[in-house]
Amino acid sequence: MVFGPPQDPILYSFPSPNNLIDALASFVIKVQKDSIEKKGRFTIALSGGSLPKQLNSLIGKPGLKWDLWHVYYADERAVPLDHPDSNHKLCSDVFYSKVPIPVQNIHPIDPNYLDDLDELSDAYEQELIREFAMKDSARYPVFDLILLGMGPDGHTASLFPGHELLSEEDRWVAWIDDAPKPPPRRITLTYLVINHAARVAFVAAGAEKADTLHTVLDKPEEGLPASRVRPASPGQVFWFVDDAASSKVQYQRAQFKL
Ligand SMILES: O=C1O[C@H](COP(=O)(O)O)[C@@H](O)[C@H](O)[C@H]1O
Repeated sequence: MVFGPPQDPILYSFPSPNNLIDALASFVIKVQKDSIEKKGRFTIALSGGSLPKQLNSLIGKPGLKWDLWHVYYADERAVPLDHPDSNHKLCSDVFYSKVPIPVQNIHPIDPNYLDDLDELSDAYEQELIREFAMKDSARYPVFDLILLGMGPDGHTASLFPGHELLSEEDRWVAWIDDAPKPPPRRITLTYLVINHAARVAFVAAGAEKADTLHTVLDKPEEGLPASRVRPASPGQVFWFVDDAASSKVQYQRAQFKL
């Protein structure tokens, strides 16, 4: 694949959180359909935090080919898979337990390496190599869709403001042991992966995200981690937000259509 300069983000703002999650569900269904038609499978990376609950609208919807989903994590905390801080546990509780994704298609971190973050991130990188380098013969993993959240400090995945991981240029998966948000030990996809995705969709709702969203979209030069998500063309970044979150944003809104 030939990658070009990034395109500007597309911002969709909805009157209510319910409108937002319905639109997000329609978007995911469409992306899944297009991806399966093109390559016979759908690769998606999920985040933790408030994101997994926003997938509720997908449950029971027609047109979903759950057996062709291959699910990874945008970031994960270095804790056992059944720990309350685990993004995998959160996704299992609120999402996987309600949809028939084959367990072998869900790719958590390897809990055998929790004591060694280098090995933990290497093992996860190997998972990506098995999915992407081996099946697609690609130089970079090209996820069909990466779903991201944004913290109040502008962090996304486990890429935090001012951290040296923001300039990681070699690894697809990197580790951090000093995350300012607990727990401190985590692994994360790097921009090398995030910025080669076919589509990245941020989901942010609520007035508490308003100031940060304004900075991310109206002042990208400040370089907050979420602003740096700019997938190389033909990749595209989308923002699915509610009007409370976008109340201070001047950036142009687009009309949501599929
Ligand atoms: O720590 C994390 O935080 C971000 C943002 O969470 P949110 O609750 O503000 O949506 C999340 O996207 C990431 O996966 C998680 O590890």
